Amino acid sequence: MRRDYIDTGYSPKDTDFICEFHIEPSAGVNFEEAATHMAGESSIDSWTEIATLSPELAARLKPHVFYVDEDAQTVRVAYSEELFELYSVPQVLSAVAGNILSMKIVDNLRLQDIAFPKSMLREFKGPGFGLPGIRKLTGVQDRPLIGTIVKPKVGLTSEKHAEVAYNSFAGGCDLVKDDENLTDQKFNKFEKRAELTLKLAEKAESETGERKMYLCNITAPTCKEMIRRMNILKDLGASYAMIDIVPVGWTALQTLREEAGDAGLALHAHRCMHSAYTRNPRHGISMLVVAKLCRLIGLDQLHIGTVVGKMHGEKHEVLSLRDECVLDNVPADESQHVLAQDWGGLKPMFPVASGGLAPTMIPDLYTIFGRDVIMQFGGGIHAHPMGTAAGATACRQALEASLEGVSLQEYAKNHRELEAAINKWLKK
Ligand SMILES: O=C(O)[C@H](O)COP(=O)(O)O
Ligand SMILES: [Mg+2]
Repeated sequence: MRRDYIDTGYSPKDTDFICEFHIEPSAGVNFEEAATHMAGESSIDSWTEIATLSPELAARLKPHVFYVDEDAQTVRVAYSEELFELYSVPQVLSAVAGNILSMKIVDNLRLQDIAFPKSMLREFKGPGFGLPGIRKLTGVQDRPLIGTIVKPKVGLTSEKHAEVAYNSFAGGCDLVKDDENLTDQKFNKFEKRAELTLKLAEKAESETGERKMYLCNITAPTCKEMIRRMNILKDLGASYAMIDIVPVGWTALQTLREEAGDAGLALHAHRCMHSAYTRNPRHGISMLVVAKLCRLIGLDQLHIGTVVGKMHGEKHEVLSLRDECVLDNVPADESQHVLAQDWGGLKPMFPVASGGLAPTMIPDLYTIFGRDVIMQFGGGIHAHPMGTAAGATACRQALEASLEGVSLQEYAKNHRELEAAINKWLKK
């Protein structure tokens, strides 16, 4: 073996990057040997002893595997901040989640968490609006926000899309967003959809006296085009842009965050495709790392799972994500592979629960998430037996019932939209 990076006597410095990894060595490979190779490959070293790496350089920049728990298949590595370009999420990931995930020496390897040092936090602005800013923008201070995704996912014309959005707003939605695969298709062009939907959002605002937000998806083939679409939204008076964060990539997100700051737009992060590398609990990158990078870069709200809906994600995992979105100081939680993180004043993100939710799940969602959550219903609104507006109204009624601590059945006695929702989704 080359240099040994196991150093359990090392006390990490405040300036170090700390990463926790799950490691499963391949057959015949010793755990510490796998950890050493992984630590070297993610920082300064190669597969064999290299003559160009002087002892002085190695001493200055070597990684320290300071925590080893072979039974739990866990190691923690401290990396010198000198190894990183501090304002570059892509560079950091190329190191600590790069080649190492492909090495034959491990059968499985997963980056569970990264604790960022203050020097990196200082390089980033974090969310421009964040949770408090979104509350101010929407004028809703004391309850979860209710949103919808226009359905069908794709296929509606721009006119029909705007009409469905209007009915959702009129029925009680605070937010209406595009679906992740709706961008600029022939039947529903971005600019026309944005213009018509924002116009009807304004109409719904004057009719209901509530703020109504349209989250138009700017996901596009190039950063240039996404910035163009962002500027269209700004010129149309929008407050938000929505992005499919994993398909567009980290460089795009850092670029868009800079542009959104100039445009004064809040950013909604849809995490579609994250499971390609987050779902396998033994390999890849955790969703926790994805969420932390989003907060660092400065997205304002992020899909984190629902617990009770259609997407995978156990309650404890989803709540760890929620805490990482909202807390100023996240405590370490060994059982969930969460490292302590002081966010250094970066604003909290608004957590979003979306995917397979019905109005009848609102009491459970409220119990799980509390007030600081955006609850989104696609099918749960547009499949309501009395139509989209009634679906949105049923959501607001179910939320009112939850806030008042009244059962849905009791509340439904005087609220027919909720009654219809119960008949569809609770009674078989
Ligand atoms: O984008 C989303 O979050 C999903 O499309 C939600 O849609 P659903 O509520 O119909 O599952
Ligand atoms: Mg969707």
